[in-house]
Amino acid sequence: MAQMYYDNDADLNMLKGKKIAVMGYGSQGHAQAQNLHDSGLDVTVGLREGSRRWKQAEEDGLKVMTVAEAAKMADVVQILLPDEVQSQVYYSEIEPGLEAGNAIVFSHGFNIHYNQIIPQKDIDVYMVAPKSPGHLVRRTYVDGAGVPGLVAVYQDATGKAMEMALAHAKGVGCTRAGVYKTSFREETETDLFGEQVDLCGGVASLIKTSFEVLVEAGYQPEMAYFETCHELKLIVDLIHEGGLDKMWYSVSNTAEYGGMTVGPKVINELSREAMYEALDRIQNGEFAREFVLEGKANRPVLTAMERQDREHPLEVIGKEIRSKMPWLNSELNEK
Ligand SMILES: NC(=O)C1=CN([C@@H]2O[C@H](COP(=O)(O)OP(=O)(O)OC[C@H]3O[C@@H](n4cnc5c(N)ncnc54)[C@H](O)[C@@H]3O)[C@@H](O)[C@H]2O)C=CC1
Ligand SMILES: CC(=O)[C@](C)(O)C(=O)O
Ligand SMILES: [Mg+2]
Ligand SMILES: [Mg+2]
Repeated sequence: MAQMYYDNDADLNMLKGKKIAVMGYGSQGHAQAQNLHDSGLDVTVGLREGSRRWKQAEEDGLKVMTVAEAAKMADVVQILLPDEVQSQVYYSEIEPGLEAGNAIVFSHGFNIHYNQIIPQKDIDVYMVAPKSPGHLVRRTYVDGAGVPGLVAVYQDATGKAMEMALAHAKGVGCTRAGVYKTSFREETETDLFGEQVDLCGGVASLIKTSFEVLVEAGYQPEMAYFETCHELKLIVDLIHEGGLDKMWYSVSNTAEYGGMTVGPKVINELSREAMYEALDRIQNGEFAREFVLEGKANRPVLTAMERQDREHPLEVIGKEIRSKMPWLNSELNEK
């Protein structure tokens, strides 16, 4: 079993007395900044002048400055900006404010691993990567729990980078659930792989395709939505709690037999080949180059795909059905 670290392995005093700047107040930024603050640490949020999130961060009880001002005054600078803008903001607004002995912190290794940010040698560079969407990083912390995470050290100028990373992971709440020591390369490549072929990309395609098959076969869109999308959370919750074993145990024998025999025909050898190809593009840098260029062109393909997804019949019928379930937190949180 890999080396795991928990609350008792981390000392928050490593960060007490240090000024922490969290750049960005989006999915991860709003969660980690508030968690670090609630853990008793000195946190300032760095944003663009006029950002829609500036007022929200202040209402959440946090100090807010521009990115450049926060970088200049901070000892620890956590960069929770979109991956595709981190390099440009780092060199124009963050690096000028850094001093020897400072630390820069990431929650995904993309910009370090693919050489988009090449840090000066006299600072620490470490990672605290929650294995969870940002909004649940906050919700679980407030509930007294935590989400598991990864820690990694890329550069250890002070000799204390790992202890700082563990203290940071504790401040965010991850050591409540356990953190695993990895490398920037391993986190980057596995995280990109997981979000592309499984957690986000694979699941979204599975849901949309199965929905389309049912609707094209003449079934009502509402029926298709409930069967292929809405119920998925309940099934995944069982897997989350007790593995595939608990899910198979809880569903009917009919579902268990049908699922075990047909599943491998849907996610099949062609799917495996596609997964290997995705991993190959991640490892050889092709995906990174494509995404960096997409960001430099101001995300034209991503914008179009987001629009097409919003217009998909699954999303149209789903929005209508979910509107009748006020207990669902279906509002999009601003980024
Ligand atoms: N979303 C998630 O659940 C996870 C994200 N991560 C990593 O966390 C980092 C942040 O990602 P998210 O929180 O998803 O980003 P996000 O897109 O949700 O939030 C980005 C924040 O940066 C601000 N921002 C954008 N451009 C800016 C600029 N030029 N100057 C100043 N502020 C700017 C936005 O206003 C927003 O507050 C990324 O490295 C990502 O890979 C890691 C694990 C999970
Ligand atoms: C939530 C998470 O871990 C992801 C899918 O890797 C991400 O949002 O980048
Ligand atoms: Mg991830
Ligand atoms: Mg990711």
